[in-house]
Amino acid sequence: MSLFGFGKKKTPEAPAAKEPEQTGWFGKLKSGLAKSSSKLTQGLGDLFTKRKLDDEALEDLEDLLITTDLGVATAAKVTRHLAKTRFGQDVSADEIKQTLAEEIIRILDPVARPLVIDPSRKPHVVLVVGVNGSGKTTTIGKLAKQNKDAGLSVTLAAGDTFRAAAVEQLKVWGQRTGCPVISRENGADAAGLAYDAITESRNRGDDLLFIDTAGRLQNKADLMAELAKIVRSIKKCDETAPHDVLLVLDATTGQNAHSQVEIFKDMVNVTGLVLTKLDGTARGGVLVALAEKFGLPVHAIGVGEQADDLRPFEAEAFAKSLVGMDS
Ligand SMILES: Nc1nc2c(ncn2[C@@H]2O[C@H](COP(=O)(O)OP(=O)(O)OP(=O)(O)O)[C@@H](O)[C@H]2O)c(=O)[nH]1
Repeated sequence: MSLFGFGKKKTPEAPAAKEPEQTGWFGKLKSGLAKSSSKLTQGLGDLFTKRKLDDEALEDLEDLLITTDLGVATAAKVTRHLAKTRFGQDVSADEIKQTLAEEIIRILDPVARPLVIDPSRKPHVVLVVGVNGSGKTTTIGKLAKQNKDAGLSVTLAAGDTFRAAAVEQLKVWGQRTGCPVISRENGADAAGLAYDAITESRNRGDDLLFIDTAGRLQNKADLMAELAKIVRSIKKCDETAPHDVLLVLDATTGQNAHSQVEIFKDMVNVTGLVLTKLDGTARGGVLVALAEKFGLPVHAIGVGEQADDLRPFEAEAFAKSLVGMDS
């Protein structure tokens, strides 16, 4: 099996008696998003069993879509489109799913952009921000593994100098992936660490450096000052860096993710998003609402804790999984 689990297709002769377990990334994505899609599928099934698309049905549909965190704008667009094309006709839940998936793909296509590492930068510096527990360290570990496996030399910097456990966790990923980890004693200056990390990484001729950060939102002013200081310090070493600033968001927080984007955008120049824990939530629709509202690139999504559970974000696969369609 390849690293990303592609290529495990079921043969045409496979017995159809039992629902075959879907394999590969699409299967994983689909089962990861099962909580989100089953909420929607069940709701659509309840609404559209032999029902004409009248005003009341459209209103019910719009309400249902809003409860799945897709966002008011998306909900309105889908219902408007259906009102224009199918008003007064019988519609099935599957037809609604199809329209919904098409609308979601239209919204997500422009933001689905993989993280591109520029090999001419030595190192390409990726600063990773987000509130505590959103999945920053795990995401760094997963991205480190994938890039290391692709042949790049990768270093990790433990910029959350306040939490010993966070540093330890990054070290575990370092051991697991064979990537050096740069860390300092508890409470050390994170900006100083970032500076040293770039210097060390550059001296080694690394391709890629990930810098983890603390995400204590309890004191926004302190966090803002710390992140600004880290960025200033990085720029002293390399004025073109950081080349990417990834904001990691925990999808289980639902609508709260909107305010996190706003807060972090005020603090640093966020260049892209990673949505984690889509496997643990019925609120996966929030990604669509975020895309519509902010238009920030979505680089990757996480549907589990293993290295392979983080993948480049693809609009079509996500949309179909979210609405519970087959590939
Ligand atoms: N189910 C699931 N769990 C995840 C995913 N991504 C991260 N986690 C888990 O979420 C928890 C928090 O992740 P961390 O990577 O420690 O988050 P962090 O933002 O670095 O948090 P701090 O270290 O507190 O700053 C860990 O138990 C991870 O294993 C995901 O995509 N799915």
